[in-house]
Amino acid sequence: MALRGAFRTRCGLLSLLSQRLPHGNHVRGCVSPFLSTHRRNNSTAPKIKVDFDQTAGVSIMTLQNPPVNSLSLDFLTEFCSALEKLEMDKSCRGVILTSGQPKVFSAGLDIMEMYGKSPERCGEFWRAVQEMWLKLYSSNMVIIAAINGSSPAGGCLMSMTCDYRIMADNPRYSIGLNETQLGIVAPFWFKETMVNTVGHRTTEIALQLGQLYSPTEALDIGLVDKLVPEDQIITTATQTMTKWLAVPDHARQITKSMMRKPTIDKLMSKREPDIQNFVSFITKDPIQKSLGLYLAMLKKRKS
Ligand SMILES: CCCCCCCCC/C=C/C(=O)SCCNC(=O)CCNC(=O)[C@H](O)C(C)(C)COP(=O)(O)OP(=O)(O)OC[C@H]1O[C@@H](n2cnc3c(N)ncnc32)[C@H](O)[C@@H]1OP(=O)(O)O
Repeated sequence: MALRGAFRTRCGLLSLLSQRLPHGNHVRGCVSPFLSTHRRNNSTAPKIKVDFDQTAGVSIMTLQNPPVNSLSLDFLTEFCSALEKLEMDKSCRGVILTSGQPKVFSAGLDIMEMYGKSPERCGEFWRAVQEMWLKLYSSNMVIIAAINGSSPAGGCLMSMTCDYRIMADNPRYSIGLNETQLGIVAPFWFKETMVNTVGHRTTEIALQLGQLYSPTEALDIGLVDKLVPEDQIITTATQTMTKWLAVPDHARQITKSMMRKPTIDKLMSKREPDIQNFVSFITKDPIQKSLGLYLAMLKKRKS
């Protein structure tokens, strides 16, 4: 069904998966040419910048949620809305994801969204995390991650949903699913995204240890596909995109869907239990304590 959908429309798989966004957002109309979107949320500065090159059919989405592009509920809502608009715009065939913050691609899920929050709020947050993953992982567009900084946990997940990952060759940066180091557990769809990227055994080691990899190590295990000097990351991403867009869309989209559909279907069929599981896990006292200690460690490390 998804495969036929991909033939019918560039948004085939997405529409198959699309659900209501948090706060009642729905699919909207197509974006205008030469889009430069600066969406506002709760009167704060825009968290996503979208620059659309209509000639190339490629948008650059720049994450700009200072200081570390953590994935808060507001950020996720804005991100999903921006991505959905691009998905609906037939003239946009590719997206390059990058960070506008120095040294960090994304610090992953905003820990403050999981610490000391009500079960209702935690549930709303987790639904938004699921939505981001579903939209990225099932996108019919080519998505390339230009990872210009560290990318732990949810930042790594976001990168792994992309079709190709280019990372800045800076040994101070790291990437990986480090959840166990926070005393929390990467859920099955994080795990399966990593298995689909680097294989079962590497994932088993990486997840148990909560391993963060340097760019060179990440290249070695196939967690990223290419390393380049940081100042060449966007040029390289753009050149890579040209190569990917030379393949007929329908053939590439059906192939992508074949590879990813089992994992996507699994989350789709378990969304509500997955939310309940997250809420009951994250609100437990020992887990809250672990998160509190981790937050304190982050602050102490700074001083
Ligand atoms: C069974 C299964 C059921 C389900 C079980 C549950 C599953 C949950 C899955 C969770 C997935 C995740 O993504 S959990 C998130 C994991 N993320 C991390 O571990 C990243 C932690 N952060 C870092 O390592 C670093 O900050 C890093 C990103 C490298 C940048 O280092 P820098 O030196 O540049 O910056 P710092 O000085 O450390 O950080 C700047 C400020 O940002 C804050 N900050 C940093 N990361 C933050 C974050 N993720 N959320 C909030 N705030 C963060 C710091 O505390 C500082 O706050 P101030 O001091 O106030 O300025």
